Formats: sequence, structure tokens, C-alpha cells
Amino acid sequence: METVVIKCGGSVLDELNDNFFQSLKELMKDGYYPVIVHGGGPAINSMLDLYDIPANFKDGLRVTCEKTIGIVEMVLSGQTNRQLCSMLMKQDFNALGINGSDGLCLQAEYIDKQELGYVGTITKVNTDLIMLAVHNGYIPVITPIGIAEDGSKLNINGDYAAASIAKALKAERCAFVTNVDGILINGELVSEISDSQIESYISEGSIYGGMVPKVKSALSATAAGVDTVMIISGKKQFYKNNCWHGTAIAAKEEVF
Ligand SMILES: Nc1ncnc2c1ncn2[C@@H]1O[C@H](COP(=O)(O)OP(=O)(O)O)[C@@H](O)[C@H]1O
Ligand SMILES: CC(=O)N[C@@H](CCC(=O)OP(=O)(O)O)C(=O)O
Repeated sequence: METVVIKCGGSVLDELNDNFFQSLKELMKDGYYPVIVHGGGPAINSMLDLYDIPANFKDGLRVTCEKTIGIVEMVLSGQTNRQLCSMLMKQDFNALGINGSDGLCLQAEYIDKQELGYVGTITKVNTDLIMLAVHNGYIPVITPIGIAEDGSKLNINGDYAAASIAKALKAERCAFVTNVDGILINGELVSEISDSQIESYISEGSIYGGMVPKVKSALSATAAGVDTVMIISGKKQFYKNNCWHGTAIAAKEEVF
């Protein structure tokens, strides 16, 4: 059973259109089983704004105090996950929303409680739970909220969550759906990129911001044996006639 983990970034959730759903339909027609993980950074920022809480990031990760984790979970689980499941159901997909803390789906540990607060990294994925949904004809739609040993909810970056889930499921592919066609260098789409190219593009500033966690988690997934990792657009048809459109991250042994 070939699973494909598809991470839908918050940047593109409001703009997903027929091209995205058509690609998903074609993937399923070709025998792939999608597992969706979503982000929602922009929606969290808007809600924090309403509460007059400034958004604060360190190395691309949101510094998340006790009050903020409540807002993050409320937005991701109560708003973004609902929005994506509804869109999928309207297109006749059998979507099943899962908060990452339900059924110990995403067990996690604090990265650095002093520095980042309630922010985690995944230590264990309950693959049985995810596959239970898949085997029964559902598309799991997973919110990147982890559960720590002390029972606290932890905010997990969506890209890292998707890569961890792809590794744990031994997925055939992991695709990061975002608001650009793939990795662009000097405005041109790069169809394939190696780890050393990624490293130098990051240091020269051609890969920056939200693309950095994407390429880093992509490399960790390829190093862990996920066959192919891609950065693709949610606004264009990304899969057609067995071909993918976007940037493929070339598999390499070493991860920086
Ligand atoms: N080399 C690059 N190619 C394409 N996009 C890049 C690149 N470097 C940085 N970016 C930025 O990364 C953004 C995607 O990351 P992000 O906003 O976090 O999306 P998402 O919410 O989908 O995870 C793009 O919109 C773009 O501004
Ligand atoms: C720890 C951390 O930074 N978590 C992210 C989770 C949402 C996310 O990853 O959303 P995108 O995919 O839209 O960026 C956040 O709070 O913004």
C-alpha cells in the first residue's frame, strides 16, 4: 500500500483550487493513498493579532508561550483543519480530521522549553492509528499538534511534522504543497536539487524564510529512506499522467 504524505502549507490553503483536487484524484486513481498534514501559520498570526500578542519566531519556529499554544491549537485544529476537511468533503474525498495529540498520534518532546516554550519535535508517530483510517477508506488530515510525556500540547512546525510522518509510514513520497511552483532560483523553477546545492543556496540567501524548514525536513526524509520528496504548488496541477510538477529533492545519505 503506497502512501503519499502531502503537506498543505498555510500560505496556500485559501487558494487551493480544482487543480489541486484533480491532482489528488489522479494520485488515488493510480493507487496512491494520501495522508495529509496541514500548516496554518498565517491564520495563527491573524488570531494572535486579534489577541494583541506579537508573533515571534526563532530559526523559523514560533516562540509559543502557554497562552499562545492555546491559540495555536484552537486555530489549527478548530479552524484550519476544519476548513481543509470541508473543502475535501465538498470534492467527494472522505476526509478524517485528526488532532496530532488524539490517540497519541504525534508524541513529541520539547525542543528547548526555555528558548521556544511549547514547541516540540516528534519522537513517535502512531502509524497504526493513521493506517487504521487509510485502510478504512479515509484520508487522514493531521494537525501538527504533538503531545508531550507531561501531557502538554506542543506546537510542531508543519513541515517537520510531515517529514516525520512520511518517515514513520515509510511513505513512497512526501510532497510539500505551497504557494510557489517549487524552488525558484533567480526566478527560474529548479526541477531537481541536491543537498549540497541546497546548502549553498541557503548560505547565499537564495533559499530563505519558510522554504528553509521545507528543504531541511525534505532532506531528513530522503535520508531516512522516503523515496522522493517534492516541493509543489497548490495552485497548479502537480500530478498528471504519472508525472509530478515541481522541485524534486535528490536523495543523499548525509543531512546537515
Ligand atoms: N528559493 C525559493 N524558492 C521559492 N520560494 C522561496 C524560496 N526561498 C524562500 N521562499 C519563500 O518560501 C515561501 C513558502 O514558505 P511558507 O510561506 O512558509 O509556505 P507554507 O505556508 O506553504 O509552508 C514562498 O512563498 C517564498 O516566499
Ligand atoms: C513551531 C511552529 O512554528 N509551528 C507552526 C505551525 C503551523 C505551520 O507550520 O504552518 P505553515 O505550514 O503554514 O508554516 C506555527 O506556529 O506557525
